Amino acid sequence: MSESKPRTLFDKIWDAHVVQDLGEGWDLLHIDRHLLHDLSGTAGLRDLAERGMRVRNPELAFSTPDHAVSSAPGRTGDTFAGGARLYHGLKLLSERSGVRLFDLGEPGQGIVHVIGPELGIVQPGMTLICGDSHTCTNGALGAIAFGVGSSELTHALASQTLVLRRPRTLRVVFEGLPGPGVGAKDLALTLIARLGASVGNGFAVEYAGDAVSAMSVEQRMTLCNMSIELGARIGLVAPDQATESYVRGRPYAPDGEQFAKAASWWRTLASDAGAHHDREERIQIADVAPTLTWGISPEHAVSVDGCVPDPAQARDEAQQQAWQVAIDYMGLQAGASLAGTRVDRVFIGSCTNSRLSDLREAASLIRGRSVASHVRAWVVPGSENVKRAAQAEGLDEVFRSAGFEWREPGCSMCVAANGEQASPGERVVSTSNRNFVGRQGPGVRTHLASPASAVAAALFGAIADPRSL
Ligand SMILES: CC(C)[C@H](C(=O)O)[C@@H](O)C(=O)O
Ligand code: SF4
Repeated sequence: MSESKPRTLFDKIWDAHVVQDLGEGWDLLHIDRHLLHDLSGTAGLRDLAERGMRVRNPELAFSTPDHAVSSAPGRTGDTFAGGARLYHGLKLLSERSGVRLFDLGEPGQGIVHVIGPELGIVQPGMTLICGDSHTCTNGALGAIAFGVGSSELTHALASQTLVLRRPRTLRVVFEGLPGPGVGAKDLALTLIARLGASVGNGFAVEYAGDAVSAMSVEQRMTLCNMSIELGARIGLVAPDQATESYVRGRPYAPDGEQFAKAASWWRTLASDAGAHHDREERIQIADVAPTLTWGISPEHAVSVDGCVPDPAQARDEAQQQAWQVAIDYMGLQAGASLAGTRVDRVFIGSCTNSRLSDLREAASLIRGRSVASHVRAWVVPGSENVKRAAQAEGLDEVFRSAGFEWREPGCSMCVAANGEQASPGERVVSTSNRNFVGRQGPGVRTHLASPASAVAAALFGAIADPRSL
């Protein structure tokens, strides 16, 4: 028997899911799991029902309200009136289709990309979709997970398959280890700043290198979450011992012999030595500092001790204009140092940074200090389980006594689809992933940051180096 060609992690998972080769780079792919949320999920289920079709494999789909529900303490599905129809629609349609819904107040509810890994719904080697661009978060488990548009969503619900063009592969190797106070969010922002927000277009990104191996699975989620901000629909990390330990014992994970069987397959998934990636980028990270965005794209990121760029130093006219527009929108001065910029609000939450490890890290930096008096700071846990675990450790008390508001799980201020937004002109330091114009409300200025940098901003009342806490 001849030796088989070395394959990448991505290729191995993809090949294992091809139902039919459709030619010219197109495949019919089996989809293992489907997650549904109150915006796109409700729409997809409704679309299917209106066409008189059924969810083909309801036991492989899971739904939860996250985007359009209030995060106010004591909330119900009706607290945010604008989302009530979506909430009730998701409940009703899930029930009618036999799809398990994780309802408000129930363990399992939360931001859809937080609950997939948390419940063991996503596992290494799987394909998973959701009508949401940050589905790439789940790739941290060593899965092919990606966001789909509405017609793909309906197609997958009806057939458990999708017609897809195989993307090219990009391997990003982080070289070296990050310094103290530098986390996965800082690495993700640095990567996007160095390579640009569109370098990943058409690629599935595999993250590798010592820094990635050393990361916890939750940190890998933060990294994979930002793949779409690099332009890539898919980001993934090879499953390893840490992944196995993470998955073991979760509600939807296999157990006993089934687990052992699954894990022995997972161990074969890492890219083979000599496997070909269409592109490779090596990123030196030893000198990376805590990093925040200054502008209106995730690629507008700079280290906390850096400055707002000067458009006069842009590489070309397009960049010069883009920088000027960003500086004007953000109400900043070219060349000014980022640290010391006064902030109005702080948001710790979103599918990027709202898991237990994020909240633990944030709480550990408070050490009895208080939120600056002019700042309104929120902590929105990523899921009901995260909330309960954090409360059991007393983290909610640490936040509350420092002056943070402790809220109910959901997307909240990340996209303001539930009406939770800042006021025009306000400056927010946010642990989310998008700083687009108007993302957190009309005229609102967003600085993306790690949980540590968000705490620093809350306590100092201005952008500050979390290493000085
Ligand atoms: C609303 C949803 C479809 C959207 C997405 O696809 O990402 C949202 O989650 C976001 O982060 O902008
Ligand atoms: S937390 Fe933000 S980025 Fe994540 S799914 Fe919700 S709206 Fe999208």
